[in-house]
Amino acid sequence: MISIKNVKYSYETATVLRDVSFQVKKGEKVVILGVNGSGKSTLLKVLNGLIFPSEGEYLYKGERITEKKLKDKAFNKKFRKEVVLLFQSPDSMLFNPTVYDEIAFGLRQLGEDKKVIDEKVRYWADKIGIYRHLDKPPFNLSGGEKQKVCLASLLVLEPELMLLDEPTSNLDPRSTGWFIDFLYELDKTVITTTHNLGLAVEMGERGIVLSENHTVIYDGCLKGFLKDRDKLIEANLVHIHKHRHGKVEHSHYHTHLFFD
Ligand SMILES: Nc1ncnc2c1ncn2[C@@H]1O[C@H](COP(=O)(O)OP(=O)(O)OP(=O)(O)O)[C@@H](O)[C@H]1O
Repeated sequence: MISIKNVKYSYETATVLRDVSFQVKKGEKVVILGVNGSGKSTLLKVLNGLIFPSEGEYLYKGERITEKKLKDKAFNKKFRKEVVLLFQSPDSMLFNPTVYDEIAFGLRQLGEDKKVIDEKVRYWADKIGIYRHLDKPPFNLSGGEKQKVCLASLLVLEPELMLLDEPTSNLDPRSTGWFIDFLYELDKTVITTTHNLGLAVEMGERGIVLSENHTVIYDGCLKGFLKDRDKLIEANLVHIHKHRHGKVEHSHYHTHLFFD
C-alpha cells in the first residue's frame, strides 16, 4: 500500500528525515518510535501528503504522491478520503461550532447526501462514546473528549489508511485502554507514532524506529526491539538510573516505560 524510498525531508534550518525507506502492506498496524524531535510527526505529514520529500519518493497504492499529483482534483478527493491524519494536538483540528458539525465536516466537503451524513455522524459518535456531546461546542470538551471527536471526524470518512500522531497523549488510563482495544479491532491500515515503549507493543506488532539522527535504525518485530539493548540505547529510548543499595551506589539502564 505504501512505499517510501530514500526519503529526505529538511525544514529551512535542519534535515529531520534522512534516507528513510520502508513499505507497509494493507491491513498492517505499524508503530513509529523515536524520541522527541526524531521526525515522527514530519514522517506522518509526508505520508498524508501535507509536505513533500526533498529527495526520494513516496508511493501510495503505486502512485507517486507529489504536490502536482495532489492538484488533480479527482485524485486529491480520493486520497484525502482514503488517507487521514490525527494530529498530535486536537485543538489544531477543531474549528466547527458543534461536535456534530465537526464530525460532519469532511463528508460535507466530499458533497455527501445530508441523510447519509446524519446517519454516519450519529453512528460514529455513538461508537466512539461522544454522542451526548453532539450539540456542544468542541472547545468546551476535555482534552480526551476532543481527541475522540477528532478520531470520529476521521473515521466517518471510512478511510483506508489512518495516521495517528501520539493518539493517547490526552487520554487517561481508562480511555487509553479503550483506545488500545478499539485500535486492535479496527480493520484498517494504521500507522501510529509514540515514544512510549510500554504502549507501543499494544498498538502494533511491527515497529519502525527513528534515531535522533533522523534515520531508521530498526524495522521489525517490536518485541524483538525491546529486547535489543544496543538498539534501545542507540534510539535513546533508555536512560541510566543511579541506585543505592546500602552504601553501594551503582547505575544501569532503564527503559522509559512511562504511561501517558
Ligand atoms: N515547521 C517546522 N519548521 C522548522 N522545524 C520544524 C518544524 N516542524 C518540526 N520541526 C523540527 O523538526 C524536528 C522533528 O520534528 P517532529 O515534530 O517531526 O518530531 P517528533 O519525533 O514528532 O517529535 P515529538 O515526539 O516531540 O512530537 C524537530 O527538531 C522540530 O523542531
